[in-house]
Amino acid sequence: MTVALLEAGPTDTDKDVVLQLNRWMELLESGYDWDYPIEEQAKGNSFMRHARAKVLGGCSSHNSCIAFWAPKEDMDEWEQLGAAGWNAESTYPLFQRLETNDADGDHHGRSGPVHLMTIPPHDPCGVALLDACEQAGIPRTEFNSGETVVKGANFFQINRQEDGTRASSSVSYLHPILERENLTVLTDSWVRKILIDDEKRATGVEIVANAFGRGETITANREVIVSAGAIDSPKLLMLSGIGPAEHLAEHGIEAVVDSPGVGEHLQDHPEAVIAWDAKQPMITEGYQWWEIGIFADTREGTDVPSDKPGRPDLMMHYGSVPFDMHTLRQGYPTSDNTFCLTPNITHAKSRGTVRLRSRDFRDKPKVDPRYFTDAEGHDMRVAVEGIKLARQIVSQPAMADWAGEELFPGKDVQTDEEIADYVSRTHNTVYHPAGTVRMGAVQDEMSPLDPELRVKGVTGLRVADASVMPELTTVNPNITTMMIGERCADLVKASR
Ligand SMILES: Cc1cc2nc3c(=O)[nH]c(=O)nc-3n(C[C@H](O)[C@H](O)[C@H](O)COP(=O)(O)OP(=O)(O)OC[C@H]3O[C@@H](n4cnc5c(N)ncnc54)[C@H](O)[C@@H]3O)c2cc1C
Repeated sequence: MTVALLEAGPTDTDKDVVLQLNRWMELLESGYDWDYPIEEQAKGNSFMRHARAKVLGGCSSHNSCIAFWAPKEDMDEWEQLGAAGWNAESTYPLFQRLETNDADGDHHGRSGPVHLMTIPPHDPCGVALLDACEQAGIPRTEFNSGETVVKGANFFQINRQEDGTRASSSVSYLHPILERENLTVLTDSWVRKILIDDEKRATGVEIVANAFGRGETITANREVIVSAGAIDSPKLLMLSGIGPAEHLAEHGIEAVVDSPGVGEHLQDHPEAVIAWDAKQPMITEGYQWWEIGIFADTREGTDVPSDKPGRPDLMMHYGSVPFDMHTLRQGYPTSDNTFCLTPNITHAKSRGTVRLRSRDFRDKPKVDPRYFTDAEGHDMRVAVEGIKLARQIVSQPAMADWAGEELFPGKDVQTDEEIADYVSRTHNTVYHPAGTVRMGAVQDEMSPLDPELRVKGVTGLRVADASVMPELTTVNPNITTMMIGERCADLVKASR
């Protein structure tokens, strides 16, 4: 079998800013970022942008490499939602297969391509924060132990090699095999259309790989696999005639397959931010600056029912660097020596869309996450509780030597309404869009893919990336996305 891998961006092999994990924040809104604006939000922050990497390895080449196995409950839920065969029992061996992990535990992989390491407790403010979590009733806990953490905190595991190189999908899977004779990697090759013949079989793609915009055809003998991510995969399918027929018609595109679920179900982890001036100097050397996670369930002790049993509804990242990208313009004070907590909603109920702006492949699609629009108000309730819990943690004695003035939202923002107003104007995203080309039961017309990742209504075409998730994972999704890649490889091999 021969494989051609097409990537719109450049190679990562010679780029220190991409390869060195602790430089990841330099890549936001850089030339390596597709940098998608979002549509005007009724209840959220319309200034927000969705970073999406345009470089070999995709977002795994510019993310912060926080590495989580998905909770077993998430995987079992995928199967319940119609993705037969994607339960925990069948997917956990794939998580094991993909990793070489430095943590204890028989379940961990020791010889997989992706290196996972545990961040040591090197940051004194972070250590004080974990002590404060304990004082607030949130114990230090082990991540990726095989047990889902509903209430607990610690330094993260990250996918990083010992020398500081990110263990991206490119570094882990591609770099070791670039010389293989049956692999051709074509970078700077932007796919503008999937070619589908009269028998509805995907026969290849049209790419633009030059400055003068002339297209070329790459033919696929066996199949085409789309891994353009949760924003660009639905876009490419729609440009190729696979999507909601009415929407395609608006742009003069003839529907090859009327698939109403393409570009639907956009899910994300929206995150709020709360920051303090630090009383002591913060670290100047970091692994990736966002090194601690805190999980909690805001329904604990209440009668609010959970539809995600066994999983937390709130997660926070701790950042040891200034994070004022949405607060400064709103007039909040800032500081160069600061730390923050970013409560995110692990199972946000708001659902958005990805739609074409035009039939021109160069136009950025319309990304409308519809943040905080769920009818129950679940998403904002969790965000508000998150800000309150962050305050409770940082007010513990263990943080007394670190926590100075609260910079934002600040002491004047106290009631739930005031916090909600602040969150809606200043929230960001953890950059985890997913679900826009979801897999599901064969008869479910809102799931464009069957459980073998095949696009329904066409032969020879699969999708394998975060867009296929029936439901976004509780945790950061990159390792789960790699697991989807592992599974896809098995499915392709089995279909030979
Ligand atoms: C800033 C940031 C930080 C993050 N931090 C973390 C983290 O710490 N931990 C974690 O678990 N997750 C993190 N994530 C999320 C994680 O990186 C993504 O969920 C994951 O990379 C998604 O992979 P994907 O294959 O779906 O798509 P992507 O990673 O987006 O890859 C898509 C690739 O396809 C290419 N492409 C798109 N369209 C075309 C086209 N038409 N032709 C050719 N090529 C095309 C793109 O250039 C890109 O290389 C972060 C994401 C971002 C943006």
